[in-house]
Amino acid sequence: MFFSRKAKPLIDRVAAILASYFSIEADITAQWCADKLDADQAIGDKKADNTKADHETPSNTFTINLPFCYKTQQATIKAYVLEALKGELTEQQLIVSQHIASGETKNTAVNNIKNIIAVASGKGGVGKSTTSINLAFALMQEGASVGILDADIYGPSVPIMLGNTDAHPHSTDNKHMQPLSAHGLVANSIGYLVPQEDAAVWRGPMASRALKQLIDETLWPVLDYLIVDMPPGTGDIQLTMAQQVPLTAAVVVTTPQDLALADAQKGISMFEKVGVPVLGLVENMSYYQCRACGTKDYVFSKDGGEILAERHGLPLLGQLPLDITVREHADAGTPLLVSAPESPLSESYREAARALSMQLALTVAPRTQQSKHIKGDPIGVNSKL
Ligand SMILES: Nc1ncnc2c1ncn2[C@@H]1O[C@H](COP(=O)(O)OP(=O)(O)OP(=O)(O)O)[C@@H](O)[C@H]1O
Repeated sequence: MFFSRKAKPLIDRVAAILASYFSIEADITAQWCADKLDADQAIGDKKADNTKADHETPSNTFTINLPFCYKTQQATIKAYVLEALKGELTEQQLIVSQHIASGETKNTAVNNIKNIIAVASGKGGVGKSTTSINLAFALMQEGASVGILDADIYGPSVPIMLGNTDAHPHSTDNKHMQPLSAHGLVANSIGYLVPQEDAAVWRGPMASRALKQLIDETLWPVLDYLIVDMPPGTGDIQLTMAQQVPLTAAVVVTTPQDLALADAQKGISMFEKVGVPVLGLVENMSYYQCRACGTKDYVFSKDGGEILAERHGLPLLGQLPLDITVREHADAGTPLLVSAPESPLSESYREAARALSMQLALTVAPRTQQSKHIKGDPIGVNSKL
């Protein structure tokens, strides 16, 4: 009965310590704390999701169960809490773990996929696909199971960035596809299925139907996050896709330039219109840092993403530099975060991924509806369109 008398106050104190660490409300952080001797009090909305972790926890321990992915920071969080508790818990007694819950969706959710996140941009060429793939790997490195769906029907670039352009998904029943896997990331793309020239001439309904098939007919493993690299723009096609896919949330990528920001604003409005919460903005190509002297040049203007985010009351999830290595890794099909995980650039993506994951956990309600796999028509994207 190690904690029996102190359990409540300890939970409250750890919650307050976490609140100060993350700079957020204490009453939310209280939900993340559980004392093994009082495991049923894993308080709040995430209770059901926490149950598994609680049962696996050894006795006489105190568990912090984060509802977002923060794996690379767990040791730091643990040290921070232990230090703040001034010896009240030993290192062995404090466990920091994470369990990502399924977020609510407007449309019936897809079985196996806890959260589908659209990465969109109002304007082409701002680095949406590059950001999507790097965020996907960053989320993985933060401990999440992640897939990527290349919905950029008119310019699928996921196969290039993963270095597997000649690969094709297999099917054993001619109805469902096994997604491809590259460096642990599961992926599917129209680029694996049809020659680009074919997809490039599809009209809106064909494109959105193809996307729906890719979601419904891919045998996704259990995923915490499926990142959907959307086609650029905010036209009818994007709107239909945003409505058809059971999206949990969206992220909008922009450069700091006025022109891109005006389009990013349209992107935010589009998701608002279809009731998909926007988690925040990612500003790409924020600056160029000279390798020789370290000077930062704001090639595409400065602070644009921050101003737009403020205007919409959204967080700026990340600011990524214009850097030749980002482009080189994308072109070579050697993902940056896999090839150079320790680089400051990779850390910038992980920082954005942590912010994204945390924002989703804090702002999107946990799923209450039963998820159902909606089986579409058999595969045959080409012949049917
Ligand atoms: N931060 C960056 N630093 C350097 N190059 C970048 C960066 N982000 C993207 N790029 C490069 O810019 C080009 C466009 O990027 P990407 O294809 O990701 O943009 P997109 O918004 O998805 O484009 P599209 O509108 O065609 O879908 C690519 O050559 C990519 O390698």
